[in-house]
Amino acid sequence: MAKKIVVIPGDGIGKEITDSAVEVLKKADAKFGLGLSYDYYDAGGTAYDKFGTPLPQETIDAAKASDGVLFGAVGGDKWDNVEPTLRPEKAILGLRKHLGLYANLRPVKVSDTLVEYSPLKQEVVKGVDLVIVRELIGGIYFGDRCESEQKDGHERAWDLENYSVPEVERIAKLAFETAKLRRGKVTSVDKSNVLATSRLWRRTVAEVSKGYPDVELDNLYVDNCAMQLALRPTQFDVICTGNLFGDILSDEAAVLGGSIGMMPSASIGECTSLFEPIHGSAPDIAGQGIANPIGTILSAAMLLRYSLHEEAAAKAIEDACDKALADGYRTPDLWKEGFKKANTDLMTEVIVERV
Ligand SMILES: NC(=O)c1ccc[n+]([C@@H]2O[C@H](COP(=O)([O-])OP(=O)(O)OC[C@H]3O[C@@H](n4cnc5c(N)ncnc54)[C@H](O)[C@@H]3O)[C@@H](O)[C@H]2O)c1
Ligand SMILES: CC(C)[C@H](C(=O)O)[C@@H](O)C(=O)O
Ligand SMILES: [Mg+2]
Repeated sequence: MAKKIVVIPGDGIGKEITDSAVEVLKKADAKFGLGLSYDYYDAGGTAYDKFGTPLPQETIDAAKASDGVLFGAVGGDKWDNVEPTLRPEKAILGLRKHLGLYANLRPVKVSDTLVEYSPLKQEVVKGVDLVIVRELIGGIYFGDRCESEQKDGHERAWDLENYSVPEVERIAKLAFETAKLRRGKVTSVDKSNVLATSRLWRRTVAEVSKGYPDVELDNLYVDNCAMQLALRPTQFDVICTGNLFGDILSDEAAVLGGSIGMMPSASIGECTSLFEPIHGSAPDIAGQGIANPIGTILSAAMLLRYSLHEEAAAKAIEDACDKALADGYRTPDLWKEGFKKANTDLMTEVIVERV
């Protein structure tokens, strides 16, 4: 029976990068006999323009019924003045919530080929291999908020951060399980010197850690963690943190590998999982055919590994990306003198050839 992949390109560079990843999946399918089928659905600003909503019900239903979702990116200046509940970003937030995707795994691995692209010193980034386990459907992203109210003669707005013990327990367990399969260290990141939610977070993670005596637990405040990521990133194995801190720290960590265009992610939870690069719709380069497709291609590899248990095909795709880079191909975000210039199509082609 065909394995149904729902592809949601979204906005901006979303179509360019998902087209590229599907090309690579098709090659892996031809080689490994995966039996994949692809159904395309709208979300984001594109869906808002067509249907008046960024997340049509049929997109949610199809995602739920699929074997895995490949998501591009949503958003763009065009929709900046849309009513807040209808913003394109609501599409990805809604999908995460509807699918119960409580955990977002964001691996950051700096291959030797790319060490020199980091703006940091080579000795700082060499060997970086960490994964951020970000809580994805709680915290300040999903708390009550007020866009505007009058108080004491002034306009104000507010967003409420909240976490419950079960919400922290399930993400902490996943972080410890992930660390068990890696180098056995979890760094829990919070702001417990200030925030009540962070104190509950730290207490709960410490309780969960008792079930994992072989995994080391370290706690860091988020401001220090941001600095340590730039100072000594090789100290990290698994970083476990809340929704907002995870969002910010993962864009920072992306710099270690030279470009955010390289970074994949897997969002997992109660039913179907969703796979997307960590970057956005990159309106500044959209439509030019120059986006780095590797973050999305590596997300597709994660889909094969986690949702379809096709390890050999996933590994072949990851190796093909490494090989294309080792052979000197670079999209503009990574290009410098002496390397082969590749646009999105050429990068896709050389990766497809190497699968
Ligand atoms: N999951 C998502 O759909 C998602 C994630 C992040 C941001 N967004 C949305 O995307 C829009 C743009 O946000 P932003 O500009 O802050 O962040 P962004 O990640 O889209 O872009 C930041 C910078 O990185 C570059 N970049 C990103 N992806 C790249 C790639 N694949 N190849 C080469 N360069 C790449 C961009 O050109 C830009 O200079 C906003 O509407 C934002 O809300 C969506
Ligand atoms: C688009 C936005 C809602 C999203 C987030 O903040 O989670 C993005 O920045 C990400 O990292 O996936
Ligand atoms: Mg982000």
